[in-house]
Amino acid sequence: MVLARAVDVTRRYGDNLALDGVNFEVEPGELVGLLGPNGAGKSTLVNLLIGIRTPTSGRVELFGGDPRQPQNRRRLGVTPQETGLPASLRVGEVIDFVSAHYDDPLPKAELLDRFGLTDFVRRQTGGLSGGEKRRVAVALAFLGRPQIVFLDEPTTGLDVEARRFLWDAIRSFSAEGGTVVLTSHYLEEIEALARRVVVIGGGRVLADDTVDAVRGLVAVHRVSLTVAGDLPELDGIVSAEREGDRLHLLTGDADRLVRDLVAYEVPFQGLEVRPTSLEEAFLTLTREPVPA
Ligand SMILES: Nc1ncnc2c1ncn2[C@@H]1O[C@H](COP(=O)(O)OP(=O)(O)OP(=O)(O)O)[C@@H](O)[C@H]1O
Repeated sequence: MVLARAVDVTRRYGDNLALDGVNFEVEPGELVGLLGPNGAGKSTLVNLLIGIRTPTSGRVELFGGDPRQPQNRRRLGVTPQETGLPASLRVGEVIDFVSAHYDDPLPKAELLDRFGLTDFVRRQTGGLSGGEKRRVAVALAFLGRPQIVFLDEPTTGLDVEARRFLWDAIRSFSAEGGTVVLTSHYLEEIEALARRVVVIGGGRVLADDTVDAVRGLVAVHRVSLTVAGDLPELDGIVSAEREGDRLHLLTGDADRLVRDLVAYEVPFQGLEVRPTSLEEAFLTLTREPVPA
């Protein structure tokens, strides 16, 4: 059974096409990372699947039905990108309040322990740091013993220790058979947690594969050199950009490109090789290979 599904989904905000023909499925027990740069459409896809927005066209399903229907939301846990906690309530009171919405919530002490929040139970949420609030918000997604959780950038604003603690809690949930969909800008975070990664860019699914396969796709280097004329035809260049006599080449195999430049006796100067940012790497996924 598919727990969450988007079929040919588009979503517009006015003239802005946030999602463009997206197909996506999550099966029970999967831990899927949605990876993409700012504005790619990750949150929009999550918001459609959890029923807080509706598609402009296409279809979304949660537990085989309409995500807006209460009966399809009972086994759903969510941490949206931004959460507001009632500032004057203590952490323990917020947990009690949220627990009251479920038939069989996790015991408070267990939730606090799992998420390392035991020391915060008597603290008013308004006095927590941004990272501490985030940890509480993520923990709340697990309170109703969900079958599937959607975590939109769960570790934004967390320090390294808190991030690792949260990763462990997410892994335990997954190891017990829970299903997780999380969004992130960081391949590192997805690598730490997910086996499957769906790369989203410009509202489209650019890749849906194992973490290893996607790491290969986005492992792109920028090779910059000063050269006056045109280059000979070289393999493996995914994009080329000229700035005066400076040429910037993106390639998946920088070593080979440099060897080829030497072999063809290209009279270059000022050679620089550096890893691209993830943003640049995503751009290359949307482009066809071009001649230099
Ligand atoms: N409520 C809205 N009104 C208008 N445009 C929106 C709205 N929500 C999202 N968008 C636009 O839709 C596109 C996709 O946004 P979305 O928030 O889904 O991306 P994202 O991948 O989650 O980005 P980020 O990583 O920055 O959170 C962006 O161009 C964004 O500006």
